[in-house]
Amino acid sequence: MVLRKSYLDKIIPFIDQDLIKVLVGIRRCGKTVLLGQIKDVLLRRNIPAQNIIQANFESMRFRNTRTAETLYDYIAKKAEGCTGKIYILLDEIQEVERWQIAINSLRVDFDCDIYLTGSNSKLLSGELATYLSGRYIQIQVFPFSLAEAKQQCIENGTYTSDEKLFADYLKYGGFPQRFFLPDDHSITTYLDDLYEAIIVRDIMLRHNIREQTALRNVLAFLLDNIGNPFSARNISGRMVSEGIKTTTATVLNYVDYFKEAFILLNASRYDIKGKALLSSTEKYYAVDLGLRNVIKKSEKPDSNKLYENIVYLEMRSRGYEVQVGKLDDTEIDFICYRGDEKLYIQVAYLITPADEEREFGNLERLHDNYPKYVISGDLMNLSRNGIIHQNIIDFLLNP
Ligand SMILES: Nc1ncnc2c1ncn2[C@@H]1O[C@H](COP(=O)(O)OP(=O)(O)OP(=O)(O)O)[C@@H](O)[C@H]1O
Repeated sequence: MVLRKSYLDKIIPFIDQDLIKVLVGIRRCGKTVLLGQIKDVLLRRNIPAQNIIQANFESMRFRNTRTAETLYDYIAKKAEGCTGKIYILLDEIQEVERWQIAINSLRVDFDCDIYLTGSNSKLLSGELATYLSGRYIQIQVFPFSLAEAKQQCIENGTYTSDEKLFADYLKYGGFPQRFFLPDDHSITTYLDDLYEAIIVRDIMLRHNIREQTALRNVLAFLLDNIGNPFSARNISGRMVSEGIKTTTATVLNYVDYFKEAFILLNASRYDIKGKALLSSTEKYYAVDLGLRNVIKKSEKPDSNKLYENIVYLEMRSRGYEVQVGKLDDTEIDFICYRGDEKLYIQVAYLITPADEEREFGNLERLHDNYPKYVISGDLMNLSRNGIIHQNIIDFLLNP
């Protein structure tokens, strides 16, 4: 089992602080296992096991605990007889109606520290979220990074080389469970089933969508076009010309649903000279390349885009906020922010002499002292003028 150290490092400083810890992320990315790892940290601190109260609302065991009142009563009963602080760990909290009210009451009535997981990005928005506003920290969890995938493969005895690991990760992505499946066919079936579960349970049922052709086509289109500028109008026009009924407004709604279920992640574009966000021209990336590869339709080779997507994901899992930079009529692939840190990244599959000027030249036009990287599949080091050139595998495996 991979210890999700980078996430634990973010959570541990908040243990015993009066802030609810909320882990969000796509289904099956490992939130429950991470919650178990938090529990282990608590146990190592000699917290009595009976003071740790856990529930997973996806389980039938809790089918009668799906409202604010029943949740509150369940925890209150478990807390009877505990001395000292109680630790409440609740999985898939979105399954409980008006859970925000119960959580807020528990916070007020008990000496407690609360950890929640959910696979919906709107978990903490909407009217009921005001009960908790300012009282939580949210940590987004992603499928395994390449470094975590390597750890798992070493543990499983399947690791042979970084190059093979990377090729496999480009194809099948980082959902933890897939590293335990025996062959390509089982991995593809697993990812297909996961896709169906997200489309049907997290999107169609939640948003009461009956007609799924347009929904599936919009997602496939966006995943075929990761990292390209997005236009809902173009997509709806295209669908209509293919005989699929939809409208621009519907496409925009669907994109929101994909973001809500964490299949798609977005990067806003930032005008570096004008110092303004260009929020109407976002780009989209897939949360996992394995999932993307089973959904996409196009067979076009797209290594450039896959590399861009992987670097985007890596930076997001390292906790950076990521934007796409616009510099006059050229583009800086990513501007990444984390606290006071800022860095710029250009990504390329392979840098031909013709590309070199563009990849490095764009960064050379930025006259500030923040670190600047060009990341590509090349083995030769082309670093110049303070711009660091790094091989993509080295970059991903050496955080
Ligand atoms: N850190 C890890 N090391 C090894 N395997 C893991 C790890 N995290 C998750 N897994 C594997 O992936 C599977 C899915 O993980 P988990 O149930 O934690 O995901 P989840 O995000 O809670 O899913 P859901 O949202 O569907 O409840 C687990 O059953 C386990 O097999």
